[in-house]
Amino acid sequence: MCGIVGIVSTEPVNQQIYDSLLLLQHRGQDSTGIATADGAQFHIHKGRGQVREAFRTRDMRALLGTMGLGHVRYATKGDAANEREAQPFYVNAPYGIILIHNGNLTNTRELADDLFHKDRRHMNSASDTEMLLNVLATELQGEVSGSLDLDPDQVFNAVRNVHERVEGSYAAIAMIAGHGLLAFRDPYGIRPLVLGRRTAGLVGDEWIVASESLVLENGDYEIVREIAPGEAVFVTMQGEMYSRQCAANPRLVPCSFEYVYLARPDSIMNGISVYEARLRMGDRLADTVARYAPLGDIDVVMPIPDSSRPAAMQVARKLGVEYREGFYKNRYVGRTFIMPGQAQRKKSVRQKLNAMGSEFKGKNILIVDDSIVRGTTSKEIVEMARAAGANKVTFTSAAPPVRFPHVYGINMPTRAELIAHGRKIPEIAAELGADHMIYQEVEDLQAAITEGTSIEQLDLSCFTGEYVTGTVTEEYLDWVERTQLS
Ligand SMILES: O=P(O)(O)OC[C@H]1O[C@H](OP(=O)(O)OP(=O)(O)O)[C@H](O)[C@@H]1O
Ligand SMILES: NC(=O)CC[C@H](N)C(=O)O
Ligand SMILES: [Mg+2]
Repeated sequence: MCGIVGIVSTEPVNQQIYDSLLLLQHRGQDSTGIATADGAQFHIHKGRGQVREAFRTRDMRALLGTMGLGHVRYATKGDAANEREAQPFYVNAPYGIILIHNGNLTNTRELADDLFHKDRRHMNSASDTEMLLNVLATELQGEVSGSLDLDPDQVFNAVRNVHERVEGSYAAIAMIAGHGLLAFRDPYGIRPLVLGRRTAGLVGDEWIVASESLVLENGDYEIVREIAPGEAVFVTMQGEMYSRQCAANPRLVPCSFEYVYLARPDSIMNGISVYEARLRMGDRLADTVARYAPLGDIDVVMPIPDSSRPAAMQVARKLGVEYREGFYKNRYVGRTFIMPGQAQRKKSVRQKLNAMGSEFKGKNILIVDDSIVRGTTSKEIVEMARAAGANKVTFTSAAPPVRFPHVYGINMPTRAELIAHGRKIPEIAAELGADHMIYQEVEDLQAAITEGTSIEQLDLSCFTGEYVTGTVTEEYLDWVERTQLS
């Protein structure tokens, strides 16, 4: 997923970008970077780890200028630990472009070939973002050759061509040196991007684009709208905003996993409150639990902090069972699912969560998590609950079984690592050591997210195996399994 933000202001933007990245930290912990534009001069600083680790005061001081962008990375392509793949990426022609990206491209084999053989461009990393930037640069070069001026229409034509060449998911923000800030979203709007404005007295408007609305709210920006699927927005350095639909057949198919786990609950995404969607997931899960005959008595409902809390609260309320917090969370350990490497994830679950004996002894516990992916968390949790003296442990998930790879910006690329792949639900329960196992139904998840909106389709590929972009074939998934991150 990754978190992205871009700002065109009338004042220095370094601190605002930094603060925005802190608010987006839950979207990526591998590395981070900020770039600013001081006139036509770019300044960049990137570093490994979280925002607080990567920027020192002197790095911040060097980030001069009134236009800028920032990124927190959760790697889906290339190497999470490789600083060369930290974003933003830079190319020096045309004009000088710096780009950040949330998403994952699915035709990188073809792109690598075309960029090398046709466009004569050199990729210096395994990052798909470097490819996206180079496709944009090539297309912009084609539009502007012969003139030094840059017209927003030329930028939009270049984005239209990017849509033709690139497949997969991308919400991207780019700065074009001396000209302005460009933001665009793939034709299905799989990954989020929201536009905001703040009126800066007599000096004009300030503009912001970010992955999540909470960043706008926090900076006192008015939410203008979501950038539409396939749309591009260009804001000049003087604060004039232009926009155009650049895709031939745009259609909103947002990623359901944002609502399940990725996004912060206080964000509103595609007009849907993430928190309320999670409450509705809890409501519907409670109905499924109530239908499950062999369950018997439940003494307490318990969340696995943090992300499952809203759903667990609703499950308890609807079932009329007491809600208790039996797991204490160490706030100094980050999100475990988005850490690179299984060994680190496993170790961190133990460091992060601890069971409080008094809440478990002799009780029948219904545990709610937002999702079960590799089973790293749930396996440890069941063990902890048993060790703390629980009688029966029922494990429930507010999302359906994750049985297929997610290829649009969440790192779950191989089928073998998914605990639900090729297993029936009782087999998963046995694998986790739980007495019972209950999952949300796919239709219920879809309804919980889209209720009250006009959204007709969601990307539910990791639950259904149906991919909205054409290039995701069996052959592609096999290739991803052989070559990607674990
Ligand atoms: O089955 P798994 O592979 O373990 O993945 C699923 C778990 O990972 C996430 O928690 P995480 O600790 O990342 O973040 P949270 O604190 O927001 O719940 C998610 O909320 C589940 O608990
Ligand atoms: N999660 C993301 O959005 C990742 C962006 C990009 N694919 C990378 O690996 O850096
Ligand atoms: Mg969790």
